[in-house]
Amino acid sequence: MSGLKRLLKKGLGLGDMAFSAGGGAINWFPGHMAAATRAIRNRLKLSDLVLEVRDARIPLSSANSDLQPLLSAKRRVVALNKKDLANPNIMHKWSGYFERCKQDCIAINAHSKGSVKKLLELVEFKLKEVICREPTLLVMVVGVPNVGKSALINSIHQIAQSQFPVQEKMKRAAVGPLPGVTQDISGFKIAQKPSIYVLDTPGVLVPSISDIETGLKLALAGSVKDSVVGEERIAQYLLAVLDTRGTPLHWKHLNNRRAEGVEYDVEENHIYNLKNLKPKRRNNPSNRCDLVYVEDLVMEVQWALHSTLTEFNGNVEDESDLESLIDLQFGALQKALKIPHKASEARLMVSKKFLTLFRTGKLGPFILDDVPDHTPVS
Ligand SMILES: Nc1nc2c(ncn2[C@@H]2O[C@H](COP(=O)(O)OP(=O)(O)OP(=O)(O)O)[C@@H](O)[C@H]2O)c(=O)[nH]1
Repeated sequence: MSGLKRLLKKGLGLGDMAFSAGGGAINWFPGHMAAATRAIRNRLKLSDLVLEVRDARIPLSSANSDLQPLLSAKRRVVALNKKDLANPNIMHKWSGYFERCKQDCIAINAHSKGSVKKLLELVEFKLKEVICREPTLLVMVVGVPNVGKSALINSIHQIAQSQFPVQEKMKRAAVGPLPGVTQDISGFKIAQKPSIYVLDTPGVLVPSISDIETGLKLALAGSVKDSVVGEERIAQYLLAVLDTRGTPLHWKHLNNRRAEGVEYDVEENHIYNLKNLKPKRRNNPSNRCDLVYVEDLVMEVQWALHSTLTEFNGNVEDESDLESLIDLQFGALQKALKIPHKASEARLMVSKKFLTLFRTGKLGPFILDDVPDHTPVS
């Protein structure tokens, strides 16, 4: 068993087992999700096609396993959203996997019209046989929280408005960075003759997430609320993943950048704002400077992880070695992120900023799930 798996088994080895009430399980299933799951099951019966949105960074972990039997029995298209944050080489392997499973699947970026248009072409193709029979068609969009269902629906709206003579003014779906934004099932007409309705649904998780690692991946991708797991633990998991994969060792460009003298002035004075990655500079509020600041910050963070891993004499496959490395890296990240030494809750601040960098793709594109060796027998 790898160091990472062993660490996961004992709750990332921090002793206090913060995941833990249910033996380490990570679960988030508030009342509205239970009600929404029932409603989704009922509406699914009426839908002509289900558009299952998953997070491209976790193509399997972002599947709602309880709904899978119902979803796979329907005409279904799987949309792997946020492909801009996913490693394109590995994405390619995932496309092959879904092809072998005979499951229609397309990687998309919900914010890109071109990408969403390709998805709509696939949906239309899949609906072809029903389009000539039925006057009204229902496409239901489902997925776990925060995978981008509402962002996708908004893009579909905009495309529909420009392509079809839609009479009614259509309402946009609410999009938000935190999971659980959508709490009702709402329908929008996107075409006439035949009338095609798209149903947006609330993001729903399963009442009991099968294993800790799936829960951590969902948390890292933002589908489980941070407070359910705790930012520190999510950041520790991310560090464990990066270290066991040796990712920081591939950030070779750092040596060149540093050789060019792109280094951050440690003494510079910033006012930190946790909600925003960028500190508010007292004297220079220009956008360009902020951009350069974020680039430099990313480089400092990458350098901190690169140098701690390169200089580390232990074995990342060994759980206590990995734990020590992660501890060292928290210290190095604190410096890189310029979080004052004595700041109470420094680790929490480090974790929040580090997670924001990952989630916004600043640390590079990533896919956390491994492509299974075998195709499941469906
Ligand atoms: N980088 C990137 N971000 C995206 C993409 N699609 C959505 N997002 C962002 O992901 C976050 C969640 O998007 P939503 O559309 O609210 O997600 P949802 O699935 O409707 O969320 P719930 O209401 O919790 O079910 C927002 O910050 C979006 O801007 C994408 O393709 N790429």
